[in-house]
Amino acid sequence: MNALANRRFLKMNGLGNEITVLDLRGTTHIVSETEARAIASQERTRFDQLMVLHDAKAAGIDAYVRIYNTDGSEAGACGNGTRCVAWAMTADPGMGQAGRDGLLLQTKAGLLPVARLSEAVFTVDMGAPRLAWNEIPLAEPFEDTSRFELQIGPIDDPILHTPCAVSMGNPHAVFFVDDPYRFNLEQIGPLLENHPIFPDRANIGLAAVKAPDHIVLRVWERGAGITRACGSGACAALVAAVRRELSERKATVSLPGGDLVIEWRESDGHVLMTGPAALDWDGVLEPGLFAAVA
Ligand SMILES: N[C@H](CCC[C@H](N)C(=O)O)C(=O)O
Repeated sequence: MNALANRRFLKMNGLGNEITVLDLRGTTHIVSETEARAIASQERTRFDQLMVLHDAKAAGIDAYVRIYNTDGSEAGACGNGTRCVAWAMTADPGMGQAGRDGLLLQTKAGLLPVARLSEAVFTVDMGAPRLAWNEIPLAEPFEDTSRFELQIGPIDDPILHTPCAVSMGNPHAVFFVDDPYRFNLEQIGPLLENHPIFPDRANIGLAAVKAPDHIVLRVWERGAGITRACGSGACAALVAAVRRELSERKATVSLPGGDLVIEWRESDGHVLMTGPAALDWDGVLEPGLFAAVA
């Protein structure tokens, strides 16, 4: 029997970004790409991102979290998913940290201190943005990634040739446009996600700066497609807007699913993301899910 059969899952969302949470602490099982895709394929357990909790290696860290996209690929960061994990750990008695106001989580991208502001609102310190071309990464050296050019054959809109590249532990290309909703993101998203300039692919943001403290954003996510919200994408858009001198260091980012407050803190260069998390339902993984998985 697959190690995941009959394990409990929480189906959650962060501003409509669909998140499934699995707690594998106390086990040694690592979810495979095919297992992640099998879980994504079922209506009850479907996700934009799957957040899997593992035992952390060092004391003081509450969990190490692996992050999977719908296509089974792993990601280094997931802002909305991190808030959902924090909700699960502090609100769910079975998860062991019930009632705690603060947590320290870790992903591939690094340590993520989380503060609980209320039962369902959290601030995540997403760390400092990575801005060097080889940290994002990009396939060739660009002095200033806030002003680099893309050559994209089938796309003739010049605005879509000059993104700002930022990593929050996962690669983002942010395009500043007049109206994010006038673009056919279903069509251009995959072209840009898979552009050869992004050796690890990229999350694609279309951002409009409406005021120095207000950004409207839509995201085509690497490995997941268009989502209702993208926390790391909101962080990347704020950092890109500050670098382009389009916004203040703290702004509301309005996504299709709702608003996040993002601050690129002056004192330490860390990006803070504040927003809600919600539980939709919970259940157990049907053994039949993994029948076709080795
Ligand atoms: N929805 C997530 C982003 C997941 C990023 C993932 N698509 C990737 O980097 O591959 C968020 O709230 O930050």
